[in-house]
Amino acid sequence: TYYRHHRYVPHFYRYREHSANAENLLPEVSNPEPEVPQPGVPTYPKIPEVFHPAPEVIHPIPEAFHPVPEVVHPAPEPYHLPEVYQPVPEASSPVNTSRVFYGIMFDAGSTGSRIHIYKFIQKDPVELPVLDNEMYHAVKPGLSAYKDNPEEGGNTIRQLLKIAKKTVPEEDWKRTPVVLKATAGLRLLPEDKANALLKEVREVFNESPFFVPNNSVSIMNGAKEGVLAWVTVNFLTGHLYSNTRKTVGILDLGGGSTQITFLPRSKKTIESAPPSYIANFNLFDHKYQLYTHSYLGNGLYAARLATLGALGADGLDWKVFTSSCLPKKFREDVTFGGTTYKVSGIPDGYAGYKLCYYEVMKVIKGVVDQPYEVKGSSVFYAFSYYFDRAVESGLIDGSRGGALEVRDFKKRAKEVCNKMTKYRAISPFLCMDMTYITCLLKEGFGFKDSTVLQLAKKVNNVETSWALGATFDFFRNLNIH
Ligand SMILES: O=c1ccn([C@@H]2O[C@H](COP(=O)(O)OP(=O)(O)O)[C@@H](O)[C@H]2O)c(=O)[nH]1
Repeated sequence: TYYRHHRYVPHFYRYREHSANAENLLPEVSNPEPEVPQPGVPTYPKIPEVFHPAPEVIHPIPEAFHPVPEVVHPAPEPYHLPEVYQPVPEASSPVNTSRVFYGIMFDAGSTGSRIHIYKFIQKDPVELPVLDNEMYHAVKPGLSAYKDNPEEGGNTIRQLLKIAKKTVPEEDWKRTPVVLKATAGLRLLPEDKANALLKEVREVFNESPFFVPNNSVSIMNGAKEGVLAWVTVNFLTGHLYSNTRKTVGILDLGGGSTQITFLPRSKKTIESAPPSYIANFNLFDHKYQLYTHSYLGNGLYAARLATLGALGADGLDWKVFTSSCLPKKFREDVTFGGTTYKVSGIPDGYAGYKLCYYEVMKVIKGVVDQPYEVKGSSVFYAFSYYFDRAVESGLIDGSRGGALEVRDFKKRAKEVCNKMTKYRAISPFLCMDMTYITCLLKEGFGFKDSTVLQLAKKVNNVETSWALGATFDFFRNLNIH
């Protein structure tokens, strides 16, 4: 349990054409349903559509090669920012006329629920708001674990809201929107169970002192999840204001689903992709067309169960699911999405990388699309369980992140699987997880051994998650379609 205060970086410049709004500190919220204002709905400084293209100095990828160490509260000394970034004055400074506003975004994931409290500063009416910092806190397990006891699930959200009350000053509660989006965990549940959990969360929100917009509690679709994580990472790495149109792709490996999203350079990628894998949206005066897909059931925890042949095999409490990816003498109950399964290694059989690779292949081959362009030279940021497993297996340092080649995952997977006893103390699933990641990257998406991935949990001290993109989408409808 830990709180993190992430101090962040600045840099929206307001377009002069917007100066007609100069007196209007709190223009109307643009999303959801901007045309029908809700009674009692607070208004916010707009995150304007148009940003000056960033000067060349931002580019390329400031974060990628100079990772900022993860710092736990209190906030770190400000690190040296590229020249173009303006430091934001402290909100409490006596000379400061800044207006501060907040956005609260809940990520109800399959393996945990998380709160992101973003603080924005509207320095003065003619400049754009700046993202000042993020407060992040996570609890386990996720909402779906409470499928038979929604009230208790609602309690986990109530606990997280207490942090919001401590973080957001009381005078701002009423105009601070609170939004929850659920991902794979709830997508995988029967509809009635998922709805009961959402209903419970709505009640918790309604009894809170925050602003509850229409439709503030929902299950997000997979395409949005991918696009919004792409927006977050490209925003934080400075690629959204650069006029080079150079961007980075993202690889997100959750517990229940996995997302790949990138901006194709070649028309062939768009033409050869399944039509539903292409998403359009508008941001900061640009129209973007992305390749994105969320594979439900291919998140790390769902894939473990699928590899074992257990996913969806409900109510089989007598059956033991076995795999050559697990240590031979391992036997345990595992719970995912509120269902418990008995799993074990193969006591008198074989275990190891090769057999394991064949097993996990079944979960990937014929399921995962290989985009035309992925063998090219785009930069991909990989986070969530890609990051966690890279740290756990000793490939990268947890506070710094770093660059890895796909072949590094493969090499470490072989090592872990062929010396299971050595790695068992870290996690009996490490062989299965590392092999799955290797197989997903190579056989699934079709990355080359030499493809370089940037592993990051945070960029510029803000979590790499769809949550920041979703907050932008709330304040200014990105019209993702
Ligand atoms: O702001 C965030 C959100 C998520 N995560 C990590 O990302 C993974 C997300 O898994 P989740 O349960 O959300 O999966 P999903 O339900 O989306 O498949 C877990 O390792 C989380 O610890 C994180 O590090 N920061």
